[in-house]
Order: sequence, then structure tokens, then C-alpha cells
Amino acid sequence: MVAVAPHERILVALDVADLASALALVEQLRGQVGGFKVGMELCTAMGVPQVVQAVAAQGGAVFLDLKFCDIPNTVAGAVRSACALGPAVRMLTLHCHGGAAMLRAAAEAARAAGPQRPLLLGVTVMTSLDAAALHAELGVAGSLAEHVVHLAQMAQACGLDGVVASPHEIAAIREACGPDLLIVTPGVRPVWASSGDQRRVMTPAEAVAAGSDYLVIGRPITAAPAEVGGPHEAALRIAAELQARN
Ligand SMILES: O=C(O)c1cc(=O)[nH]c(=O)n1[C@@H]1O[C@H](COP(=O)(O)O)[C@@H](O)[C@H]1O
Repeated sequence: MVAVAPHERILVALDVADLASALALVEQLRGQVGGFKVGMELCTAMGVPQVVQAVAAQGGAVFLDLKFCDIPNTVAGAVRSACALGPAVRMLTLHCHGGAAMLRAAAEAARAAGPQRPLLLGVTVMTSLDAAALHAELGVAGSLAEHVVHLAQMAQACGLDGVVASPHEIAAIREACGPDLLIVTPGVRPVWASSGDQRRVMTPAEAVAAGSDYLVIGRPITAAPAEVGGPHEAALRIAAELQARN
């Protein structure tokens, strides 16, 4: 596991549709969390370079979550474009289901960008899917954990820095891939927050105890209700829960 302060393990998902809302959250949360994940909703509405530059200008580390999945040549080009956005982009996602050749092409493109390149993370099985959906809808045989471990091992062998997975698969990934592969976990819910559309969840403290390096947390912070005290208080509360188990 990476050695960082407990609050730095929190990466806030800025799943909002306009830059003003995103920057208002960055303003409230900067310094209380490790960084900000910008993804499809915000980037499709506002444009990737503009979003990255604006979040970085406010002092936020950027996790660019565009989940690239295409033929190797196309993904390598997309990774080069992401690297060209500069060192503000610390992490970048790709779908492991794009296959080994795609992941290798992505890793080569990132390495060619030099030492300040973003860390590449392979998305395994979405935390909104459960075993029944994996089998019946996606036609995957075998257990969910086996499939996640298979994808994580492939990502590691192809030169990726880490994976995105549910906290429920952390132990199996660590056992198979060792301590150096970064594990980033969405599907994190404090006991005081609702699960929403997430299916395979754990609390922040449970996820870190299981070996998660970074926690991706969106709505429990960004949509924290007044009784929790809003986003700033929600982030502080989660950081305190992580500190308590440290
Ligand atoms: O790649 C991701 O970040 C991701 C993978 C996954 O399996 N599940 C998942 O929820 N995510 C992202 O993590 C964030 C979770 O947000 P909340 O459910 O609001 O905490 C969203 O931005 C999702 O896009």
C-alpha cells in the first residue's frame, strides 16, 4: 500500500455537469482530500483540457477517469493526448476488458511520456455489477473474484500501475498481485450514506483495512445532506474514520 496520510486516500468523484459546480466542490474540499476524479459527465459537458486545467489551477490533483476502451492504436493515441495535458493528471483509467494488446499499447504510450506521466489504472468489474449480472448479462463463467483477479493479473503483466476494483476483491487481488499494484476502490459507503446504485460496497475504514490505496467517493461527499453538514463536513468525517483506524 502507498504510504500517505489517511485523508489523502480520499479521491472525490466530481460527477457534476458544469465546471462551476465542480470548482465549488474543489474549493470546499481542497486540502481535506487527496485529489479529484473528473470523468465522463463533466468532461463531456465542458471539455477535457478545460476541466483538467481548471481543477489543477485550484490546486487539485486530477484523476482523469475516461475509461478508454478501443483498439490498441486508438487507445495509445488517447493516452498520449492525456499525457500531453501535463503533470496535473496523476491517474488515468482504461477498461481491462479492452484486452492485453490494448493495455500494453497504453502502458508503452504512457512510459514514452516520461517520468511525470499519469499512473495507469485498469478498471476490472464495475462495482454496480453483482455476480448474477456478471454471469447472466456479460456471460462470464467462474466467480466474480476470479474474474477480477484474472483482469488484475493481466493489467499488471501488461505494465499498468494499478487497478480499479470493489473493496470486496482487494484481498484476492493483493494475494495474486502482491503489494506493489495500486488498488483504487469505488463502491465505498460510510455507514451514514446510502448505497445508491452501488452493489459491492464497504465502509472507507473497512476498505483501507482490506488494503485499498485510494478510495473513490462521490455522492456521500458531493451530495452530503444538511444533517451531515455538507461536502466539507462529510469529507472531514470520513478522514476522521480513516484516522481512527490508522
Ligand atoms: O472507474 C471508476 O471510478 C468506477 C469504477 C467502478 O467500478 N465503480 C464506480 O463507481 N466508479 C466510479 O466511482 C464513482 C463512485 O461514485 P459514488 O457512487 O457517488 O461514490 C463514480 O464516479 C463512478 O464512475
